[in-house]
Amino acid sequence: MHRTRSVSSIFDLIHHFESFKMSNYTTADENAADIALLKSKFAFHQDFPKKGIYFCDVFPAFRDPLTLELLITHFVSHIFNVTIPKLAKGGKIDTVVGLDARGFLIGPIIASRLGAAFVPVRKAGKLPGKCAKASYAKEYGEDVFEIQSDSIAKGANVIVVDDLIATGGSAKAAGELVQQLGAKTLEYLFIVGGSNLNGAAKLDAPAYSLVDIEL
Ligand SMILES: O=P(O)(O)OC[C@H]1O[C@H](OP(=O)(O)OP(=O)(O)O)[C@H](O)[C@@H]1O
Ligand SMILES: Nc1ncnc2[nH]cnc12
Repeated sequence: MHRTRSVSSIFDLIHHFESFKMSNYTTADENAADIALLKSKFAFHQDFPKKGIYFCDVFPAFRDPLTLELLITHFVSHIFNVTIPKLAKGGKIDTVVGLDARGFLIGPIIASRLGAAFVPVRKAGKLPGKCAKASYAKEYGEDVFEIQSDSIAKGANVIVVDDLIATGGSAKAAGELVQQLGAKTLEYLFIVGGSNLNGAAKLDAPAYSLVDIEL
């Protein structure tokens, strides 16, 4: 009984997501309203984690399941309507790379809806096995990222996702790791883009953010 119901709901879901390929999810007005709602859910903290940083906390948006669904739906709609049509006919996204740690909140959900793999980029020392490494500077510190060397096939089409781009140092390092593995980053996607910090200029592919905020 349960099995029948869950299979039919999976088919319904697939049908629902297939429809993204045919039409945009929202009109411009609906889109603006969704983005305003999303923005209203973020919390802002001056001087966290260091003096001079205006910290945008996206976690409150995850407390409301409808806001989370809206956020994921907008990403998936953008990917089906803008990212995938730029590929050669029949092209697809093979892998969604998410950045430690807040990129892990959205990466696996987006990957699941695209039928793609999810691969984490983690801070150094967290991943077992052979890893590629890249050091980087971000808005409030320096760090080293790693990716498992066998996690992405050469030539794979990749998108990189994270909660936020500020200076772009973290996303750039993730792109370097994708390159080291011989794969191609098609696009970088963020919930929040720091509109005053010009992080996207550092990247080797276009950046898309749902909400632009001065940080
Ligand atoms: O554009 P940048 O200046 O590089 O900054 C952006 C990065 O900073 C934050 O991560 P953080 O390293 O604080 O890790 P966390 O997700 O574990 O909190 C954020 O989640 C991005 O990954
Ligand atoms: N201002 C900021 N708010 C939240 N996360 C960040 N990561 C880097 N800069 C940030």
